[in-house]
Amino acid sequence: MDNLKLALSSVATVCFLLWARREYSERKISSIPAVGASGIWAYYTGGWRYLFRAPEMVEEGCRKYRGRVFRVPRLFRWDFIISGSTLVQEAVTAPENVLSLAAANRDSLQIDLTMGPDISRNPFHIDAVRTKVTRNLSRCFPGIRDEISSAFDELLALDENDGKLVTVLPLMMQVAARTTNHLFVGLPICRNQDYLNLVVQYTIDVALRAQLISLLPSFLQPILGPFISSRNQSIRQGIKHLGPLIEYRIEQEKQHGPDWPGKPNDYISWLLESVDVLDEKTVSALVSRILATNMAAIHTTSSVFTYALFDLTAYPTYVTALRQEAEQAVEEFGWTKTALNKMHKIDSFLRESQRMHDNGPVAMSRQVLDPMGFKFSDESVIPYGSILNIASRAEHFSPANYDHPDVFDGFRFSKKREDREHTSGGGLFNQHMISTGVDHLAFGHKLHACPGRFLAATELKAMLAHLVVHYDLRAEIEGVRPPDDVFGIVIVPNRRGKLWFRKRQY
Ligand code: HEM
Repeated sequence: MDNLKLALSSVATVCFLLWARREYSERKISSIPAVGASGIWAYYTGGWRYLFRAPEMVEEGCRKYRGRVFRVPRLFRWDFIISGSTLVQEAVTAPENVLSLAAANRDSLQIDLTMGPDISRNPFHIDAVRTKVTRNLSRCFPGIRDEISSAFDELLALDENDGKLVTVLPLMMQVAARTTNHLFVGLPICRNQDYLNLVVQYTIDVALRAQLISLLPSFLQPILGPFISSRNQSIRQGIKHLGPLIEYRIEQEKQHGPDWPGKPNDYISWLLESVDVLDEKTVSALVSRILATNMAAIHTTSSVFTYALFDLTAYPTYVTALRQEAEQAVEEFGWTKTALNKMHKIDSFLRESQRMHDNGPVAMSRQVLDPMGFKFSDESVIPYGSILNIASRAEHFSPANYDHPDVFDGFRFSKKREDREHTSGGGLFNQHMISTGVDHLAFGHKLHACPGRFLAATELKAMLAHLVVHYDLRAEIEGVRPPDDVFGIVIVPNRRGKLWFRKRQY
């Protein structure tokens, strides 16, 4: 009987302590308004609702609390969301040791288990993208252009006159994977179907398996996580394709020094130049970085391009102007990076499509690492350890940022650039596809702005110019844009959406 009493009082004490802790943390955030939940079971009822109705709940929060912080329930915690240029600017300029992108990714993608702890501990692959990839774009452009041209040619496999109805997203995934890997690992591997399947599937494996691991209690994650993660298998497959090539490069470097004669100009070489820890100069470490960079590059680029083609076929009147612009630039400069720089309308069309279509209503997650929490200028404090998101869509559709924000205006940004050129004789540099701002967050902004955006913009512009010059496109059903696919907070272009492709007839 005494034992039973002891057990009951222990349980009661634990419950009380948990309740007190919850009350204490709830009190600290009570001044921050909550959306879609109230009462003692708020986490659970609201959390389930958020799983299925996240876009509506974020929209409701942005409507009611624009320019402020609000919170949304997840199953076991609150997440915080901000909108409005002042708070966005404060978040994107906060240092990494205060608001951390790496920690947020470690949490949401279970990076240590799914991709390996070194990816966030020593991100030299990001430096290689930021510096070497960007600097080499002009020099490597002929390869990018060839790959785009042959990828469309082979994958569409069109007769001279007949059209074909094609599912767009999987096609664009292949084109983006081939083009990006032409730069990363070169021919012939960038056309090897088994390798392409690996780099496309890697992102899906990491994201899905991270979700499964997150469902486990935290003490079980390091024990069972390695069995759920497919990391070792992916690395093994990557080594099968890239191992001999990377070994050869490392050997050449050992024998002849870092600038050995005939050294290829590709991402493998740039990674070897950027690696600063000797332990990481190994085949498996480099394969892991190549997979991680593919993960950042392929699904993003193919989604943006699929959205853009759905826009082009929904508003076909843009085709003539885009075609003329591309032909004129190519006639003058050939298929070069210089020609792409002249394609302001194509640049603007893609930027507008990015403004209106995204991968969800929030982006740019950060975890608060300052033990004191993160304090905004309006005095709201987000507690240590919590996750902060930016309501990027609210900024893209805010009348404070754009005239008629709900209207697709493909030349919105090129018109501004041209107006400026006419009036002041100088260009307007914040309206380019690669320009980021608190009003345009498709590539993030400030500290962690996407370092791959220069490559992405080069590929996307070259792909769009190539398609309008060489193909006729039309919607499957005239005037109907395939609706987006929504998975909780994540939105992707319709995976079954089809378009008609035909070789250009006149
Ligand atoms: C249209 C295609 C792309 C889009 C829309 C996109 C978008 C983004 C966004 C929104 C971020 C996060 C910014 C933040 O949280 O503050 C990001 C980060 C990143 N992106 Fe991209 N990206 C694209 C293509 C690429 C490509 C092609 C590469 C690589 C070659 C790349 C590499 C990265 C890396 C390494 C980061 C992390 C940066 C950091 O941790 O500081 N991205 N990207």
